[in-house]
Amino acid sequence: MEREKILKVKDLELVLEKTDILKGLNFELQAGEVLGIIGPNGCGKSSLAYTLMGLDGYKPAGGRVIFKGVDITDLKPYERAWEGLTLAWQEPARFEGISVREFLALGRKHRESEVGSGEIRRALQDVAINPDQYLDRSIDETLSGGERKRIELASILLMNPDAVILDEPDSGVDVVALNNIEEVINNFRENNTGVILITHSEEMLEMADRAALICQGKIFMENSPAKISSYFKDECLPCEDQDPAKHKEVS
Ligand SMILES: Nc1ncnc2c1ncn2[C@@H]1O[C@H](COP(=O)(O)OP(=O)(O)OP(=O)(O)O)[C@@H](O)[C@H]1O
Repeated sequence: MEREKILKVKDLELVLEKTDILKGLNFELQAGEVLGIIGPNGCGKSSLAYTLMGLDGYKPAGGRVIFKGVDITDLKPYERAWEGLTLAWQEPARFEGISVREFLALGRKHRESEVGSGEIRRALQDVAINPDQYLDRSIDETLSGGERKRIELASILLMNPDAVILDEPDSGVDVVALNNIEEVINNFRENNTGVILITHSEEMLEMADRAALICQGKIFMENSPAKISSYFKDECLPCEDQDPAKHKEVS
């Protein structure tokens, strides 16, 4: 049975500082599906994430974003979050003076007293964060980037969104934590959350169900993660001319 399409991106165009960044980009995402997006530095991956979330300065010059059948192209980021679309930033935020407990309570729409509950402890354990050691720590520079990233992932797990964009979830995270990211991705899949997994890493791409390669602001090719990985490594990384029109597709 075909799963529900939750996101449709149609002919998306973005211009920043008079430069075309996204040039008519198309893809779809189904509920519970993990779509890996890979591409060389500067090809527009983070810009795509920000445009999908509707961040300031990333209003598309053309195209539409349809989420759960609703046109969200003109919605504000918080309105998209209410609809169930969330972004995990490449650089995890600091919240001076806010404890992990308070931060998770915000996302969970729960009272702080409930943050010690089993579900919340489990979400922290899924990202290899010991609740007893971390719940009362502040989300500031005393936590490493990797720890902040894991706590952010736990908070998104608890929000139970319909779709999440993970922008390079492995950046700043040590090798051990890759297993935890895989566990988080599997949890999203089990909860029927669609995942857009933006990455540079072939190892991370393998966690996806399907993969897409961005070249010069367009989806150049969609295929299995294994095929996209090998094309990326063999053809894309060594390529000096990044004009997608000059490349041939693999079958
Ligand atoms: N605010 C901006 N104004 C002008 N150009 C920008 C802006 N933000 C990004 N760009 C340019 O847009 C292009 C795409 O950047 P983006 O960060 O989306 O790429 P990326 O694929 O995520 O790169 P990386 O893999 O290095 O993270 C780059 O050439 C970048 O220099």
